[in-house]
Amino acid sequence: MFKATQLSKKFNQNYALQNLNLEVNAGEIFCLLGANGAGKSTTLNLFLGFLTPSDGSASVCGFCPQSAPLEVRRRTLYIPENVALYEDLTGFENLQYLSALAGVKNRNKATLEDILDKAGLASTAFHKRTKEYSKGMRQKVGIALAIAKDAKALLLDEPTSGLDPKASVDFHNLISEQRSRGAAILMATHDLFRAKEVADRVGVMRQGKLTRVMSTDTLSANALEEIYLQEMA
Ligand SMILES: Nc1ncnc2c1ncn2[C@@H]1O[C@H](COP(=O)(O)OP(=O)(O)OP(=O)(O)O)[C@@H](O)[C@H]1O
Repeated sequence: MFKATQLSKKFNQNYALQNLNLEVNAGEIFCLLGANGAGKSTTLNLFLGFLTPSDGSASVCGFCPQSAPLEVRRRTLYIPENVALYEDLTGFENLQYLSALAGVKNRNKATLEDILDKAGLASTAFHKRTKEYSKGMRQKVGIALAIAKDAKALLLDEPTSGLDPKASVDFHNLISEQRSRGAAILMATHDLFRAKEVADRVGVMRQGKLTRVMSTDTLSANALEEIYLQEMA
């Protein structure tokens, strides 16, 4: 689903990302860890087509984000730290509008309400303006759009930063459900503990390089923290 081959990005002769080789498959969650400035957002932005590689290549579902942006956009959902919504529209209206833009065919009221419910939004919030929504509620509208689009590739940039622990757990449960329906998920996060809980594999980035990739099934949270700190030393 996501594939990077010798993917590199330079800004003013400095590498923000250098020779990244990575594959994230359908039904897999991969968390990118690393200090501020390590190159996590740059990686996501290259997959999203917001940036052009200096060298190497990226593909999403077999399509190049730079040469086939529409094919990539159709299959991808991006959830940043703060999900941008139309503040004067309700959560339901946002989903209706954004799913229309995404070319979703079945957009009747019952279907969209069912999707908002699956995304964990309380039914009492469906028809409230999103200017009244908390950060966690906005994330849920983002997840609802992923469900509506049946997005095969999810890119998340510190989506739980600033969420309270319960909202963070809820969010990670929703992400796990997206994995179960076959999505590939690439998530940048600073939350080592949650990354260990939710991801199938984690990768540690340092100064633009992916220095370590680990499977989480045989790793404790403490071991991950220790390895992370060693990599940062
Ligand atoms: N548009 C840009 N112009 C110049 N330098 C940039 C640009 N975007 C990112 N960089 C640099 O590239 C490097 C990687 O940045 P990036 O945002 O990918 O890091 P990050 O791991 O996502 O950090 P954070 O955890 O703070 O979000 C940093 O040194 C940053 O200053």
